[in-house]
Amino acid sequence: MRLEFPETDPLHGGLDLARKRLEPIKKAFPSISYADLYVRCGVVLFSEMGGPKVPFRPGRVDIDFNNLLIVEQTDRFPIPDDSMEKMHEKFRRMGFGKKEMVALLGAHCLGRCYKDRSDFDGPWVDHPTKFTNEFFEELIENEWKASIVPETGKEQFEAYPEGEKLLMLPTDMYLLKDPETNELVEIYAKDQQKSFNDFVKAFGRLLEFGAKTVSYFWFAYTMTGCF
Ligand code: HEM
Repeated sequence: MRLEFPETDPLHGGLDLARKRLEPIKKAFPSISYADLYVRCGVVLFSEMGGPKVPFRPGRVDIDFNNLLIVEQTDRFPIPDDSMEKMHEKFRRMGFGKKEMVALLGAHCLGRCYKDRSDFDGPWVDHPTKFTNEFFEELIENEWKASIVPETGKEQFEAYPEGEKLLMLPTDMYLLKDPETNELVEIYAKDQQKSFNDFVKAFGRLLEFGAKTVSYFWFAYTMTGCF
């Protein structure tokens, strides 16, 4: 996330905007690592947008650029044209089962796809600046029509419940095809609190991948309650 290279994937083209916005904060507080800064801002963003409060623990250490070993990371991130099995496999590789995968994809209630980045164009929900369970509601309530993105030949799914176009990626639609994930979508669509609780558990784990130590700050926080 910190480097322009190897993070050149167009699907993540929007990251650069966020990186640039956070640079003044890093300059003002140089002792916080980039990894902690990005994660902290992510969890603050979700709760400021009405979503659940995801616990944050500091202690992530940035890689030293001078000793950076560039590892080929092809085919590790899920992409919209992955098959259903491949998408499941990529989440499994991160230690996530179907439940965590569905809960995490609920984050597609925020933001949108941008034509100049991912070739897809549009939001998943009507209110994409609020963290809600609307992604699950839209998924089951609408009649999604498959269409092809003309420039790329990629498949996408469209619906116009209130006149404006909403969009689902093929990977989002798979959640309806598998009986286990379909059941979870129905549960989350009816119960926002449950979708938030499961999101917090899965996202909290995601945020701590690769963090090797529980930091001194976390210890101080739990002992004193102030941080
Ligand atoms: C199968 C897994 C996933 C696929 C294939 C996928 C794909 C995508 C794509 C294609 C975009 C549009 C990017 C753009 O045009 O700039 C996007 C945006 C987004 N994704 Fe995902 N995603 C996945 C999982 C997740 C997860 C696990 C989260 C968070 C927990 C997430 C959160 C978001 C958010 C918040 C946006 C909106 C970004 C913005 O408005 O700039 N996605 N995703």
